[in-house]
Amino acid sequence: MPEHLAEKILRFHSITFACSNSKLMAEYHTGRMGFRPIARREMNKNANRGVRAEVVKNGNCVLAFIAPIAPVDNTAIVMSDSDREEAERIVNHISRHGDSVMDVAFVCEDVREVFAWAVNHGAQAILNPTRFEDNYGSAVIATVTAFGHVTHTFIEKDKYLGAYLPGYLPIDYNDPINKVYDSVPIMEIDHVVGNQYAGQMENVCNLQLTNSFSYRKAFGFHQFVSEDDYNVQTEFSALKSTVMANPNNCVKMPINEPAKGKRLSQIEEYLRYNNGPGVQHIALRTPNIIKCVDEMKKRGVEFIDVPTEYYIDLRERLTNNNAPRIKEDLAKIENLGILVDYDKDGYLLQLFVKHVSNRPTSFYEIIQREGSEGFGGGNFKALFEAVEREQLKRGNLA
Ligand SMILES: O=C(O)C(=O)Cc1ccc(O)cc1
Ligand SMILES: [Fe+2]
Repeated sequence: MPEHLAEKILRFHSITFACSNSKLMAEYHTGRMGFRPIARREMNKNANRGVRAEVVKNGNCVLAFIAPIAPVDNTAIVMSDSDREEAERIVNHISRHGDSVMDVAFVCEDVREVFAWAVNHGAQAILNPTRFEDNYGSAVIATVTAFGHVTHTFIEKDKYLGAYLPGYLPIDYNDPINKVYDSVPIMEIDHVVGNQYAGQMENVCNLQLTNSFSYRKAFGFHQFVSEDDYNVQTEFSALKSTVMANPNNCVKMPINEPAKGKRLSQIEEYLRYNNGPGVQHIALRTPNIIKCVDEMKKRGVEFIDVPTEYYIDLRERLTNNNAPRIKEDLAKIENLGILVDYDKDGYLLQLFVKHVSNRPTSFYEIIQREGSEGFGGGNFKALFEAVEREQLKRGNLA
């Protein structure tokens, strides 16, 4: 994609999960993670007979949960062909992958042009550019395939004043749980990671062949180099990763594939249980990770455990000449089990939530950036040992 067109892909808009019960998924994100319900699509007597969807928001981070309402093959249930098609797509996604990310949407300008380029360069059309309208205005929306059954939606909605998208009713209600607990500070989606089959990472990032999707060719993304030694650090992890980004670097999408290690790669485990490629993790950026993790823990979110030796190592690492001064209280960082990494530009603090769904597939990361634009390469050893302990408990570390 030429630069002038790629520049029309501006930032993350939202992430949509296909799930069997959108109400409960929204409640988990509200009650446990501190999101606020903002919009929903309900069955009504004229339209939207196939799905029900809930949308939640925290800061600028918007998540949508969409679920089939009824058995799509039951002809006694009256719905339009397009409602049935939409419901069928969700049913198929859930039956193949379980409750999981189906779409990552971007705010765009000139959706029609961006879409036309993408489908002429390896992406397949799921929804042709369409203008949708309701009482709050209109938006132009188009969807294309990316990897596995994950799609990307382009959204142009500068004229739209509703809470989410046309067809969704705003919710003027906050879950009472958010009055019991303090708010959880989240700013936006920092990055979204895709897991690929072995040998496919390069293709999904860069490939120039026709009939195949790649972020460079179809979307004009470039390789985002965060740390010189990103790849060297993956020797512990049995994974390879390349970070792709849009021209303004607001959209960052690391792409992983399994690498040969002594034992089953965590990416291989993901591919087995997700039944193919898909979104591995969603990183949520916070301005205050101590507050964010503390509040989430009070609300019952479970995070991956790091051993106490990590903090002995960390205190050692922080005495290096090139180590930045960490403004947060190290005792609090240790208490909450938060991970610290740094590079020449500054530092970052991060922590990983245990899998939310019943499969050992996707998870959330909480990240605070203080200068560093990296992804936590310095934490890989401790982190992947922790991940492997969980894999071992599941019997998936042969
Ligand atoms: O690359 C990234 O964005 C990371 O955050 C690194 C990472 C890779 C695999 C994990 O199980 C956890 C973290
Ligand atoms: Fe990450």
